[in-house]
Amino acid sequence: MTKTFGDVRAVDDLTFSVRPGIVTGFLGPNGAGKSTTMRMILGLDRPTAGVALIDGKPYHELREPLRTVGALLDAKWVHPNRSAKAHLQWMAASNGIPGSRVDEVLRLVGLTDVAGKKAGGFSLGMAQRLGLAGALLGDPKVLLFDEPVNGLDPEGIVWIRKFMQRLAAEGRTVLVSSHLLSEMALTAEHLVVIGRGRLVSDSPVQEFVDRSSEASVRVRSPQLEVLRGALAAQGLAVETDGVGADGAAALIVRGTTTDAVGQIAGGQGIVLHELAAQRGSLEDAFMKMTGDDVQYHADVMGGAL
Ligand SMILES: Nc1ncnc2c1ncn2[C@@H]1O[C@H](COP(=O)(O)OP(=O)(O)OP(=O)(O)O)[C@@H](O)[C@H]1O
Repeated sequence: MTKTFGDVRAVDDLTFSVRPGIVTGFLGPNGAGKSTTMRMILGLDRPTAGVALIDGKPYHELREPLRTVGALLDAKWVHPNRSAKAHLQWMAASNGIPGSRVDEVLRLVGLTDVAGKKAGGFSLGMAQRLGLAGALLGDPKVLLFDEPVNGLDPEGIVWIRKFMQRLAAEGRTVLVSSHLLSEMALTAEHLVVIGRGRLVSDSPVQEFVDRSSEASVRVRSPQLEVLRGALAAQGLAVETDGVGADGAAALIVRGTTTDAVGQIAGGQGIVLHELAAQRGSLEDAFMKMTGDDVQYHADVMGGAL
């Protein structure tokens, strides 16, 4: 799909598919086009070019959309004076879903005790749960969540993460967007990464990290300079790392394995005090892959302040 707003190419020739049974993370910096993509999948925005299919059909051709696809785009989308239960009853009634399902979804998301309370007074975490309940009303096979953990406390984040994984384990198709890389690494099995509306990567989480973050080895030795010379003699790139807890410096050796470093040290009779494989984080990988994205750098700065 492609979507332009005036001069802005919010989504640019983006193609990917989302499989059932796993959580697929939809990752990209702020403004990358995640929400626009999700809105197009749900028929809320019309693509400038291309099409999104759910189970082989565009959204508007689904006979009972809520029974096929559930979505949580904006948790605050409730009437503030309506109770949680009334809100869901209204949704159910307008979609031909039996009222009995309302109590079921309230129980699923743990809101039974506050079902009669006004949704306007809900905390963000409770509002998210109510949004999830709405998405689950039609017991759909496909679920879309846009930044569901934004603003939640750690407990709420863990709860949402587990909930999504459970939905996927039930065989559903779960697509969840986020700009939080660390969170996606814990939640998703597969990652679709976009930057400036374009596809950057479409692969299992681990593969994404492996491919884009360089492996290195951290090694400490009381004979650090001898070791440095032995490694350099083998053509390895060696850097000095910061001073460790015991006051000793360490070496970082790039593009090699602990086996190779151990072998070289052993061959020269060099004593080692530490030999550890290091792998870049998902954060590093993402920075690298969307490195040209100015909007992303702005986001990182914002997050750090
Ligand atoms: N209705 C609109 N009119 C004009 N520009 C828009 C509109 N909706 C989105 N955009 C622009 O399209 C780009 C993609 O926005 P989108 O909200 O899809 O990104 P996102 O990845 O979901 O980011 P965020 O996490 O910040 O919401 C942005 O440059 C945004 O300003």
